[in-house]
Amino acid sequence: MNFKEVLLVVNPISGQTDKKKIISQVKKRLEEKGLSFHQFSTTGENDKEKIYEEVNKNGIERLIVAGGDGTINLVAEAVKKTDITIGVIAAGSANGMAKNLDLPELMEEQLEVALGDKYIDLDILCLNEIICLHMGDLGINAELIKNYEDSPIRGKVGYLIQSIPTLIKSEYPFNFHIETDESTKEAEAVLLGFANANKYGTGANVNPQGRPDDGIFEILIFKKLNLIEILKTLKNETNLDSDFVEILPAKEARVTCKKPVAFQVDGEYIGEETRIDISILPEKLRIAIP
Ligand SMILES: Nc1ncnc2c1ncn2[C@@H]1O[C@H](COP(=O)(O)OP(=O)(O)OP(=O)(O)O)[C@@H](O)[C@H]1O
Repeated sequence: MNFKEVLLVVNPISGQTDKKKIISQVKKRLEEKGLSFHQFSTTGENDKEKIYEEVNKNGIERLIVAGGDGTINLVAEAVKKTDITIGVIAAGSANGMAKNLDLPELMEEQLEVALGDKYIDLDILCLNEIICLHMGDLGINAELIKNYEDSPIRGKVGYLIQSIPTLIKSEYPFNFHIETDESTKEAEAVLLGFANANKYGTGANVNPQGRPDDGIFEILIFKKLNLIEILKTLKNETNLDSDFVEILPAKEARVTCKKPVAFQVDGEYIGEETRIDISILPEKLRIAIP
């Protein structure tokens, strides 16, 4: 093990897991391994700057983040210019990043991965200046996330309850103009995805060929709502019908639409947009994997 100073960043309000238990278990495990324990709880205000300060003040060499995708993105912003390895303890409501890293289910096992030697250097997508680590999109999924965020019911049930009103209210399909470093295209879609990784937080594998560390992202043009194909993504099948989804790999792109369309990044609703500029940052994020 080539590190000693470990910082645990905890989001006290994410998901429904018991954060006190996570803190005490991480502390105990670090003591057993003779590692130094530092802890920071996010407040929802200036967390990025505060995490950056903690890292520098304590000479942090490994960072464990216990929270949802929003908390992982905060940490990524704070340490993206360093080579500190980040380990993830899935403690959000959707945990899309944990799904993409194929982390084990048990917290104790996630902790061993977080303290282990295996890692990838993850690409960092930038969508209109916002960091995206696994999946952003325009269209019906972002509308669903907005409706979910506005409703009081959390977790998977909350998403399920919002799916019907979202489908009824949505004005899909949407028309997009897509320009990549390779091609230009007009597309009609229910959902236009920007994928750094394979899966949504539901586990749906919508981008089976994508790799999160290859310097390329994929634009996913979902042409229609096809239940059978959606079920295939949920079962991790890789032979998706090209009438359902068309995939454009790119290193840089710009998407425009005449009418504003709902936009989300890594599960967080951003707003309605008519233009998205997509690039890959020169920095990578070192992240522990099983
Ligand atoms: N102490 C706090 N009080 C209120 N909000 C907080 C606090 N700490 C962090 N936040 C906010 O929590 C959000 C991030 O939550 P996160 O995405 O990690 O959890 P989640 O929404 O439960 O999970 P997921 O994204 O996996 O569905 C950010 O918007 C951040 O500003």
